[in-house]
Amino acid sequence: MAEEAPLIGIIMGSQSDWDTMRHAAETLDTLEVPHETRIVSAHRTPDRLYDYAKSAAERGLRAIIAGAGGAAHLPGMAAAMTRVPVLGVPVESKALSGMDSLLSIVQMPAGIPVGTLAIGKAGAVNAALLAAAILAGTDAALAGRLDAWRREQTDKVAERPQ
Ligand SMILES: Nc1c(C(=O)O)ncn1[C@@H]1O[C@H](COP(=O)(O)O)[C@@H](O)[C@H]1O
Repeated sequence: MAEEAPLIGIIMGSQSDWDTMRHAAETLDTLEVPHETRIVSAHRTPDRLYDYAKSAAERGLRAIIAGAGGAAHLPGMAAAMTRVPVLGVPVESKALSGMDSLLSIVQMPAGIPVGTLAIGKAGAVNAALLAAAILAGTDAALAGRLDAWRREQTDKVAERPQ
């Protein structure tokens, strides 16, 4: 059977970001949202980023999750080159624990938005959930899966500490 065309693109600045960004991919897997993963860097592979961002809309991507650490220019540069919504995930850096990543991503000038999530794994998971929620507005089956995911999460929370 042919693979479904990806609706969400997960991009990251380096292979070293995969430990964080795989949580976005795994969350989309669970929700059965077709997605693709790529290493794309504004700094190291600028032409690859240009091609990726410029073709995103016509390839049918509905959101891009972009994770990067340190001087994290990737989400903002991707957003500058496509109208596809970009969700930025600040990857935890060694030197500054991800504060550098967060501040590089969050403080965009008015006009080019990047939806910025939390630092690290929580941000990667939430970026996937947010992307799924955006798609769920026009996909009733996905809306059902997302509601079920939340119910399951609620059911796992014990009423009393053990
Ligand atoms: N922030 C960026 C960009 C970018 O923004 O284009 N490209 C790579 N990087 C980041 O550099 C960090 C260290 O990368 P290495 O581990 O490869 O040295 C990674 O977190 C990556 O996201």
